[in-house]
Amino acid sequence: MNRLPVIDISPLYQDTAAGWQAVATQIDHACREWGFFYIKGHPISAERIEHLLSIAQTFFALPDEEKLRIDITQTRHHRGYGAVATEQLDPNRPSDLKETFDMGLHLPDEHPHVMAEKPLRGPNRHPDLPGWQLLMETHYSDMQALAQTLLRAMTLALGIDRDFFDQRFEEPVSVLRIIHYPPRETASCSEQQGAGAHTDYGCVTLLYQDAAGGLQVRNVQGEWIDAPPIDGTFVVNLGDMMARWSNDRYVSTPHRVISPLGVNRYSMPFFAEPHPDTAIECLPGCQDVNNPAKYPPTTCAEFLLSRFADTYAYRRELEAS
Ligand SMILES: O=C(O)CCC(=O)C(=O)O
Ligand SMILES: [Fe+2]
Repeated sequence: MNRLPVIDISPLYQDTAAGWQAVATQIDHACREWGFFYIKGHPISAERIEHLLSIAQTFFALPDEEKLRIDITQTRHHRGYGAVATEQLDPNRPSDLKETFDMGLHLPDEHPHVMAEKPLRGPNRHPDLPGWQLLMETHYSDMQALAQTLLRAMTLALGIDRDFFDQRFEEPVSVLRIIHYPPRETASCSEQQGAGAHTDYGCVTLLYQDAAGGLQVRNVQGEWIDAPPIDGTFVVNLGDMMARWSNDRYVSTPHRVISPLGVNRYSMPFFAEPHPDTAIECLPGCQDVNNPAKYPPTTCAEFLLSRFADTYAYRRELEAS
C-alpha cells in the first residue's frame, strides 16, 4: 500500500450512467482506503497551469513591502498575502517555511453578508499585477466547478441525493491558495518543514504541485510515503469536514511538505468548502444502530474558524478581540 491511486475522471465529462458509476466506485474506494488520490482527465488546461505558475513566480519575487500591501493578517476574512512563518500547521515544529496568497468568493463591501460581518465573507485582495485578477477569478470558478463534479460523483457512492452537495455549495467559502516554498538552507535541517504535518479542515482539496516534489502522506501503518508530482494531475484529498459528514467512512489523512533543497517549490491547493451556514452532521447513509454518529453537529463556519485559530496566532488574537 505505498502508491496512491490515479483515477481517470474523464467519464464524468461524457455523461453516461455507467461511466459515472465506474468513477464513483474508484473514488469511493480511494476515499475509504487513503483519503488521497490523483485525478487525470480533468478539464483544467496545461496552458492555464503554466500561466498561473509564471504569474505566481512574479508575485512572490516582489519586494516584501509590496506583497504586504495585501497582508492577510490585516483582514478578518482571510484574504491576501501570508508571509513566511504566518502559519504553524504542526504545533510541535517551527512555523512553516512558506509564503502564501489566499482568495475566496469575492463579495463586495455592500453585500449583506459583508455588511453583517459574517465570518470569512468579503472582497478579495489582489496584487496589482497585469492579468492577475482575471486569471485568478477565472481559475477559482473553474476549480469550484471541478470540485463539485467530484462531489457529485461521491453522492453516488454515499447513496445521497445527486444535488446534495450542489445545494450546499452555493456561495461557498472555498479558498484558492498559491504557495511558494523557498529552499531550506542545508540537507540536514530536518526540523524545518515547508508545511508541518496536518489534516485539511474542509471537504475536499484539489492540489496542483510543480515538479519539485516533497509532499508526503501518512499511510495506515503510520509511515510517511511520497506523493510525487505526476504531470497533468491534481492530488485530491479529503478534509475533516468530509470525515465528519461521512462518520469516518472517508478518511482525512495527515500529510506534510518537506522543504525543497536547492530549488523553489510552488503549489496551488483549492480547498472546497460549502456555504458557511451548512450543517456538518452525519449523512443519512453513514450511521445505523451499530455505527452511531461519532461527532456532534457543527456548521462549516464554526468548524473552520476553530481550526484557523489552531493554526494562526493572528486568528487567535482576532477571535479574542
Ligand atoms: O503544498 C502542498 O503540496 C500541500 C499543501 C497543503 O497540504 C495545504 O496547504 O493544506
Ligand atoms: Fe494540506
